Amino acid sequence: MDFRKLSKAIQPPHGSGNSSQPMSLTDLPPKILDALIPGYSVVSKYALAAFGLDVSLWVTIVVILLGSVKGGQYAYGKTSKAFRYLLLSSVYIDKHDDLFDMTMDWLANTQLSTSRRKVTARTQRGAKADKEFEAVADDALSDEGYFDYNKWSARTPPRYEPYYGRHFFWHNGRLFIFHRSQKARPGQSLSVQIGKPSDDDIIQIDCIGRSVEPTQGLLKAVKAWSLAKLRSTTTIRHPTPKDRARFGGAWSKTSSRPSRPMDTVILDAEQKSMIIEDMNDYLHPASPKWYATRGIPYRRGYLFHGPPGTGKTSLSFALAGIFGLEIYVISLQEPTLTEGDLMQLFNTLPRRCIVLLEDVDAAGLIRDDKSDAAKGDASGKYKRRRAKGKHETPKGDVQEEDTENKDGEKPKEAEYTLKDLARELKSISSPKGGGNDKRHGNPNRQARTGVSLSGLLNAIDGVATHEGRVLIMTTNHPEQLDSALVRPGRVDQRVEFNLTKKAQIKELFVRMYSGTNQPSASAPPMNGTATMTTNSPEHDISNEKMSNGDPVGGDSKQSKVWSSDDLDELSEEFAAQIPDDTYTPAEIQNHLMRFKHEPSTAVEQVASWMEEHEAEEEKQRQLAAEDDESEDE
Ligand SMILES: Nc1ncnc2c1ncn2[C@@H]1O[C@H](COP(=O)(O)OP(=O)(O)OP(=O)(O)O)[C@@H](O)[C@H]1O
Repeated sequence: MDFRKLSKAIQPPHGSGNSSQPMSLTDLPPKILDALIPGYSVVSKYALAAFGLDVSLWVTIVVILLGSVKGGQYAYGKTSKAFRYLLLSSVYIDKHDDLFDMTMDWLANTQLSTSRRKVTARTQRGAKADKEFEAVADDALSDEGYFDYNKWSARTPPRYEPYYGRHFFWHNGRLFIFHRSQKARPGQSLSVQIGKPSDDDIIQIDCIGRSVEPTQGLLKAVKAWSLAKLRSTTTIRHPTPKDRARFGGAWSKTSSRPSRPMDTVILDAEQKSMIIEDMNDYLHPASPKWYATRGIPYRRGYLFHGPPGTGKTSLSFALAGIFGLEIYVISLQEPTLTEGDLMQLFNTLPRRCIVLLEDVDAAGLIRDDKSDAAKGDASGKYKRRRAKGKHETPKGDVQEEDTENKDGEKPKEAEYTLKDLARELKSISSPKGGGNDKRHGNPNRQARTGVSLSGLLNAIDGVATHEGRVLIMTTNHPEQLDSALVRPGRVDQRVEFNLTKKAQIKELFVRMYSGTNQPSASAPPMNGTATMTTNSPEHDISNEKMSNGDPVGGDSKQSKVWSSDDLDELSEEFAAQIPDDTYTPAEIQNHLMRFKHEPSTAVEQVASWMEEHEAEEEKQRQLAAEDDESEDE
């Protein structure tokens, strides 16, 4: 609007007798502009006089343009809202739902072509990427012929996902609109938040029509596509760290790894098939009804017990692989875990899954009297393990710590506290498996846990929402567990894991070397491997490289695969040298890993390995004894 012209046009002609009237309405705009932009009238007069530039004309144009844009935006917003309301149906997927990642993955793999203008590039990591880019490993060797991880990851292309905003795609002849955004938080505008991916992301999928059926069909296809990809992997979840938990679920996916084949877990065949049958029966779709009609809570619990490194965790993962279940791992040793958290974790489990409660003995659980009474156990039938007034001896026995000694005197408080503190400090600093009883872990250890036994029992028994889960508790000290924790109903089957016997040693050997090539006649002889005592597989590999002169593991210079007869013979020879019930499968595996491609050398070196092992154990025992002595002093 040209205020100047408008003002002139409306102004009464000169001499009409109204010159003494106060300022008319048409005088207002320049006055307003003057008020808003100090000196406007001076500048506009000067611009008109000096350059012939009519400032008010430009003001008019800008105002009209702004008005049109705003009006257009408003009209677009209203129309698209009405369009969406009348013609589109929408499905929303929250970041914390599995479908979020599935949908992003599906879009990244099937819908996103390079012609898209806005995508998020992500570095691919983890087992999935490793598997996918195994093939380019040969192109990632350093000049010396070693596998160069940097080179390899540089060759791994990023994954492209839809960026925030709208993307259109077709599926089964229908047009879908994918919209990724962030949930608006109070007091924040959406534009402020859009940027890096966050826990508040949400996906909206629109399709034309007033029914969500086509989108449901789409999501079904996405799920089927994802599950087909996941079939050979096991998903592992852990409690969400507390600072992130408020944004979403109590559980976070920590990794997805290739499922462990059951035959890689060396265990008594009968025991193995017993547990597989039992779980299979429990997980059958007809089972919930069977349990319900008999009034039995639909839950199954297992206790895997035995020395560290005998396969308790391995069997749990293999079972998850067989039954296509996800694993939910809870460590009661987590110092910040409270009973409330534990309850929430159990209450948010999916209908079918494996809950792995590791090292239940290490939790230092306290059975409190109040809750015993509440649970009808007021008879004191269950022994307290770490209740006030009791402590464990260094051997792990529970002793009464009377408040009065035999003579009726109060114990010297300072003396007790210092000793107790020393013991506790030792147990905290001592790693799993350390201490006096190396085979069974340190019985003195008392983890800091915010969970009492009754809290754990409440969580395990919980409400009906987590019926259908499989609970696996693992422990190195079954004898130390409170009988309430392992009573039938909470633990339905116990599986014992033992140190290896000849048959297991042979099986471990054959499994390690089946498919391995024999060294070719030209390969240099083995040397220098016997002195290695490290536990690290990386170290093993390099040593082996030195030993056979092949920097990438030896296979390139090898020819024939070891036949099963040869391996049987070697395994027999190997097992004959190792006494029964002395080593864990993990220890045997560790020795075999030092000679990954050299079964005959593994046999040759086993005697010296046992000597080294014995010397190392002796050293540990001496250190532990010295520790005990200094502690007593
Ligand atoms: N019975 C077994 N069969 C095959 N491999 C085994 C067996 N036991 C142990 N291993 C190997 O030893 C390593 C440790 O095993 P795992 O973690 O299952 O032991 P664990 O009994 O759960 O130990 P912990 O009590 O310390 O948790 C793994 O690499 C696994 O492959």
